[in-house]
Amino acid sequence: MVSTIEWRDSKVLMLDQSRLPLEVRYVECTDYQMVAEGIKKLWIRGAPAIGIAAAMGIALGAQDIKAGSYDDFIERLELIMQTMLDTRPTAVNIKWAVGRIKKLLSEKRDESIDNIKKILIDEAKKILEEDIEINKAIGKWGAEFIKDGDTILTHCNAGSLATGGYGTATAPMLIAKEQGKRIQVIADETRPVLQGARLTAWELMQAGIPVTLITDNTAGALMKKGMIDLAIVGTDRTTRNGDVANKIGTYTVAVLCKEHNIPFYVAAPLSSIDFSMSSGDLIPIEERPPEEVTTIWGHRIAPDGVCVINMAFDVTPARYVTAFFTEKGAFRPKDIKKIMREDVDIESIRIR
Ligand SMILES: CSC[C@H]1O[C@H](OP(=O)(O)O)[C@H](O)[C@@H]1O
Repeated sequence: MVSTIEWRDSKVLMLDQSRLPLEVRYVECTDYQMVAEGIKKLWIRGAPAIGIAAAMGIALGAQDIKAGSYDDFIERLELIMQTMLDTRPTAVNIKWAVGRIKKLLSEKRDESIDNIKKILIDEAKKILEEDIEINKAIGKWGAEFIKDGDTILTHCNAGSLATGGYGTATAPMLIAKEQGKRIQVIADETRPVLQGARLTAWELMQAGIPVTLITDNTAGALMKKGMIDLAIVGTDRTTRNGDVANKIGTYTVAVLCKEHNIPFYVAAPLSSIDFSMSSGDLIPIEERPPEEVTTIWGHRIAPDGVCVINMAFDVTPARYVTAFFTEKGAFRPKDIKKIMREDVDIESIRIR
């Protein structure tokens, strides 16, 4: 499996996912503006992955700051942080990464500027390394809900390429396979930019997991035929009441699952849960360029000048979610708000 992103020779190396699966090409980001461009243009995408990219972009930008004092340094660094926050509004992971870095910096007021610059690099690398371990934990908990012989529907790409590695929605699939369970995956192509067709199918084939690609509007018919046993998707931002912002079309899958009594699971690292937000109605939904809908890789497929709605995400209400797979375990939507509380016995709300 290729790496999504890494810090190499004082630069940020990111796989250009917009060209996959036809071309494996890396972009060497030499400044934070290039990292921000990569997030906006979906060279790197996926909630955890863009959180990692933001942390690396902030560390990269920090190296060029010439500041006479800690306060001066922080003031200049905050402009870089805002650039990262302004790239894509829906995934909470960039806000999460910025918050983590700000907390770290608040504890380093007595460090030299040069040391702080090194600390930022180390923290960005740490966020990447931790992400992979978090995903493996999600996989362990989620695999308990997968039986031998199951067919799993997934939407968009919440795989290794959407993270630092291993994926969130794909992690339970990978672990289930390692456990010897004979599973197969049905992957929605996921219009408009086809993360399912281009990325999920590519990843799962490399992982040796049988995968069948379908158009998004095929999922309901397969459910009606009894061909889907469960669905697992990722999340860009889950609010504390259990509402889920995820790739456009996820809400459709969730409603269809409810109609057909098919379990609908959301793989949600804590970095993608916004405990400060009470409801999914408050999540900003990214609108992307109309060309993503009217063209495919530069080939026009719709009349010039046609009106377009291109919402990159939708929000699935908590009532459609069977359970969340997090690194702390599997939980029902009603218990999401409790998982960070120290007065709650986590075992009492975990489901198996
Ligand atoms: C593991 S989060 C992946 C999440 O991000 C995707 O959106 P995008 O490709 O636009 O970044 C999609 O919502 C996935 O579920």
